[in-house]
Amino acid sequence: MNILEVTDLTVRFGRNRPAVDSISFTLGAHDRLGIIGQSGSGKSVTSLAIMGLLPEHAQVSGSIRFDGRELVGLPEREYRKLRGDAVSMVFQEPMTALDPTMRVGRQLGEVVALHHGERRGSIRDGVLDWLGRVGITEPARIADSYPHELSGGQRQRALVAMALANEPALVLCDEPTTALDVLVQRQILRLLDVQLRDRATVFVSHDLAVVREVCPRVAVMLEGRIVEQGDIEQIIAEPRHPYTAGLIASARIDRVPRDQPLPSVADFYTPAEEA
Ligand SMILES: Nc1ncnc2c1ncn2[C@@H]1O[C@H](COP(=O)(O)OP(=O)(O)OP(=O)(O)O)[C@@H](O)[C@H]1O
Repeated sequence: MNILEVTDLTVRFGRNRPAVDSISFTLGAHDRLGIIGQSGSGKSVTSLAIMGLLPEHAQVSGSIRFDGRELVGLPEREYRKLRGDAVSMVFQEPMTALDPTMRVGRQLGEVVALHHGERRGSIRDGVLDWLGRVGITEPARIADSYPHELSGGQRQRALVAMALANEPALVLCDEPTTALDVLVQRQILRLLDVQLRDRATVFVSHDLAVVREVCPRVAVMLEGRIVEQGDIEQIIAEPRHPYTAGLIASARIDRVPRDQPLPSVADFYTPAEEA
């Protein structure tokens, strides 16, 4: 069964060309879909539309059905409940997504408290547990730190923990590794690959090689439209749209062996490598 069905979704800002132009895709409960495209192609607007986080002046038409429920036109109060519970998002820039004035543990604690209430022992235990699950090697120290005291990789791990602590059925990742250097990027990709295993995920990136590491399926966006979508290996082998062919050529992805093994979980869990 599909957990997400997006049908003819169109988003306009004023009288300009639509930022998202009649796109459709579906996602099964344990599926991952990558969305790739160049800057301005409508990837972020698509994920913000699903999250109900578009500015008020955005005009949205079409349908976004999540778990059988229509989200287009859903009142903000209902959306807020959904975001605290069933749907969450990992943003590109953890420094802006985290509150700089609040210790990491307190921010994560708010999500843990919201989801588990009083039933699950102390909130602190939940916070430390989640920090450990995302590969933070000194959970207590990190919990007591402010975001600016963490490295970029640690901040992104904390953000992943915050996105997952409510056990969402659907996670939207918008360029979750773009701001990180290459080594840390790979560690965070491994982490997401493991942590998102039992969830539905939309993974937005401008980087086809990154999407290929975590998504079996991809949709290619150009100027607000999806120009092709399907099995990522098939699209890489036989792109139908010239834009996709260009993306593949520039990523040189055709030169990477198909079954190149991903680094193991140990890669992101080794204390010496924690970023
Ligand atoms: N709040 C807004 N008001 C007006 N136009 C907007 C707004 N947000 C996005 N747009 C426009 O919508 C289009 C798609 O933007 P979007 O951010 O989805 O692109 P993107 O593919 O995610 O690009 P990037 O990779 O740079 O984030 C762009 O032309 C952008 O200028």
